[in-house]
Amino acid sequence: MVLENSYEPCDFVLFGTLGDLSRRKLLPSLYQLEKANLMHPDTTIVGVARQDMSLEDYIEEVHTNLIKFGEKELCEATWEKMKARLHYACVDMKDVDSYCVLDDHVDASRTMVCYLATPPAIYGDICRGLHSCKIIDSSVRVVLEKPIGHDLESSKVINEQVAEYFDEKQIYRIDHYLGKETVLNLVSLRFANSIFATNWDHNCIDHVQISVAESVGIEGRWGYFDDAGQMRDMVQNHLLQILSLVAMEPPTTLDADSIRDEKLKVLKALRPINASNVNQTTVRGQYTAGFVKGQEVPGYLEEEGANTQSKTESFVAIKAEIDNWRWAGVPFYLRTGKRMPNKVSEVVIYFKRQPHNLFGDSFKDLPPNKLVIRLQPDEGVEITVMNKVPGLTNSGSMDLQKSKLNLSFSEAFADERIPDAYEKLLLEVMLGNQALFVRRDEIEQAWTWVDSILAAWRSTSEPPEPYQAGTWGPVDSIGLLARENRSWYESKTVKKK
Ligand SMILES: NC(=O)C1=CN([C@@H]2O[C@H](COP(=O)(O)OP(=O)(O)OC[C@H]3O[C@@H](n4cnc5c(N)ncnc54)[C@H](OP(=O)(O)O)[C@@H]3O)[C@@H](O)[C@H]2O)C=CC1
Ligand SMILES: O=C1O[C@H](COP(=O)(O)O)[C@@H](O)[C@H](O)[C@H]1O
Repeated sequence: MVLENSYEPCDFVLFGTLGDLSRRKLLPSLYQLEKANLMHPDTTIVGVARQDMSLEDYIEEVHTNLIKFGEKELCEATWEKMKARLHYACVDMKDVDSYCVLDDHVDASRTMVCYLATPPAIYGDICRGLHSCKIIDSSVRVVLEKPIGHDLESSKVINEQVAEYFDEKQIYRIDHYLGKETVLNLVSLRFANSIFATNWDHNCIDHVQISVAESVGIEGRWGYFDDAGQMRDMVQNHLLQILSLVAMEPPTTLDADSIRDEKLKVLKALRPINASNVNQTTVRGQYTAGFVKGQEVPGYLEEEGANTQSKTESFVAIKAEIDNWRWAGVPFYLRTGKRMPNKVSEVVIYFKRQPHNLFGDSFKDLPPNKLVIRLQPDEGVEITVMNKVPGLTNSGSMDLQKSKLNLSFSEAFADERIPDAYEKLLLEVMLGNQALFVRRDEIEQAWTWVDSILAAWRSTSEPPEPYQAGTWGPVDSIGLLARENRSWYESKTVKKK
């Protein structure tokens, strides 16, 4: 992506620095950026939490967590550099008076990045607190974690609270899928290769499948997840972002607004799903007890803290349609679920069949070409093609075989480490590039589409369809494609070397 701003030092202020996200993802990502010499030498990291703690104790806490969640053995030189950047400030984020302490840790003449790794319910309090201590000016950036709201209305409330103090140009809304190398590669694959640029529409493509399967369950997060469900947790953000990148028109440039304008147009063109078509276009499921990778796992209703009446979905499949010129008549099938057999995320583009079969009776059913974009794991790109089997025959016919052109990132880029999505996103925030962050209108448009489906589900009293943990979801999700003579792509996950 093109960098809009330059490499300059900043004060990186991490609100919620003792929380789960900070410990597991953000601090280890800052460490990796340090290790790669991508942190500006004068940048500082200011941890903020409500616990009264000395700087020494905070340093110890960060060190422990880096070992626990990052590298088992820290590089001493890297750690020494990172340690020297650390500050700690004790702030009760609901108390506007407690923010003044930040004055001792940040330099008003420099860029300040405020990363809100806290519950979204206190984003408004934090913005008010920063305002009250007169820290906010046009050089301050604010990073918001998901979920931004529970529906369109609540997302507008949060966005309004933040917009009272920050201009949209200062707001960085995280969707960590946009930081994944392979999701970024969708842009290069589409727009740096003429074979895909010219064949990417209803003339050549039959349908598209986007699957994000998870083998984990809800990981002790019943309180959050049961309120959200897979639709809000994964579809509203990650799957719709992937869909937008696959379906968008070429942006004029790679700057943030050119890309976001094009993604927004796709979201706006999504055909509404409501009570009149929800049964034909969606399937929702909830896992029951089963086995995942040989391990016995409980059903959703037996998870810790579960409410046994819950109708929350842990699986969603949707036939989405994009009502524009490029995609007329091309369904986009989306599928995501917890407790599926493997963690695997893929985009599969099914091209149209040949208009005429030259190869006679033995190849009555000439299969269509497929482009498989493996987002994770075993990141890569694969194209299935029909190929002549080498050799002579006395029948005059040609033997064909389905073959694969396979680009595996781990083989092609064996010397490159694939960075975690958060490393990329933290770097981009510090560089001041918004291209990989979600604009307010995108989030609100995504909620509009998702809210309509959720409302349609609520209007039926039916519970989600059960599926056994360790399977690919409810039987009806197979039916969603089978009734159109299609089937889900069968992932063959390859173990990473
Ligand atoms: N954890 C994850 O993997 C992911 C998290 N997110 C999002 O990231 C954000 C943070 O999540 P997570 O780290 O899991 O949550 P945690 O509850 O683990 O951490 C939140 C942090 O905010 C602090 N906090 C809450 N209220 C206040 C307050 N009034 N004053 C000072 N500190 C306060 C908590 O402090 P204390 O410890 O004192 O309570 C805690 O350190 C959420 O928006 C979440 O949805 C998004 C994707 C993944
Ligand atoms: O945002 C979320 O994403 C994770 C899946 O992310 P991944 O990078 O591991 O694919 C999901 O498990 C979680 O429920 C959700 O909140």
